Amino acid sequence: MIAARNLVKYYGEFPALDGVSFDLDDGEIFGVIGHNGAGKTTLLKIMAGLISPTAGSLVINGIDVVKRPLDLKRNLGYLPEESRLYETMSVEAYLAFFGEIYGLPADVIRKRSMELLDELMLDPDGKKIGELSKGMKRKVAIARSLIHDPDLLIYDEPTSGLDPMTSRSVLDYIKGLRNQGKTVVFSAHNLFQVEEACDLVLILRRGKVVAKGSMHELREAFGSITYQIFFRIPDPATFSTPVSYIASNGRYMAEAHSIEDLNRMTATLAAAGATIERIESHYPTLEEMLLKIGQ
Ligand SMILES: Nc1ncnc2c1ncn2[C@@H]1O[C@H](COP(=O)(O)OP(=O)(O)OP(=O)(O)O)[C@@H](O)[C@H]1O
Repeated sequence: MIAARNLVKYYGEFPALDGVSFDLDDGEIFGVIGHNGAGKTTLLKIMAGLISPTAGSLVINGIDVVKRPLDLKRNLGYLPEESRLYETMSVEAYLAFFGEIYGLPADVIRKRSMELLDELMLDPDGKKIGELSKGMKRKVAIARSLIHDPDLLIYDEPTSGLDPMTSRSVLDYIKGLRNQGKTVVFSAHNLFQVEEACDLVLILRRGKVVAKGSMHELREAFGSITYQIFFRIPDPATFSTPVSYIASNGRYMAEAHSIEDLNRMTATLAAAGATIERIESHYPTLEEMLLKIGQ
């Protein structure tokens, strides 16, 4: 359980976070989105106990993160936006090194490393970290964040810069962590991934929360459903309606922005002799919402 209340962070005179509050239940995936400079990394670093807020409180699983950051870190895995790995180490030695930092016995480290490499479909084949591809390095950093089997994972843009296949496998892996009962907080610029994976989404703009909730709640708050009516009509000139329509292979599409509009337009179309082929609902995407909110 995470409870953030009025988190404020100033860098000098600049308020990077300005009164951020939210609650998050265990076992949920929480997406933090916003334009560049909105404050996502700052929030994640505070949640990981790496920087202190200027004001406000943050309690994670009963631990006051501001007062006891070390207690938090035992049960937390953090993936920075850009992780510097020890390039000359082998993957196994690197994971063992971090396992030792967490005080894990050698046999536990070995078993856990093998499990993680297997789950992440990572086969380093004895290579040094410096010789791995960017996607493999990201997976090594994810394995490192999980070596001590923490309940809370904080990932800053985990899929940034990865090719579509690797990005997909990392996202699927993150979604799978929820099934293991873990809580994941992640930021991303790929909004489709956030829509797909997250139970809750927080939208930041210039350090303030502009919206938070499930995708369903955000859609209700940020935009109406658009209905697209696909139809054929013998003589398009007989159909007059204030909406635009697009012709393609003798088919037309009209958009209605409410159920009343939809009913009125389908009635008008039927009266004009049109054959309605199908009606599709179009929900606003996170991308559309973010564009609406503006920079
Ligand atoms: N150490 C720092 N010193 C001064 N200003 C900072 C510092 N770190 C971040 N900022 C500023 O705080 C604001 C928020 O930065 P932050 O990195 O949290 O945003 P972000 O949403 O993660 O951005 P991006 O999507 O570009 O990674 C930005 O205006 C940034 O320039």
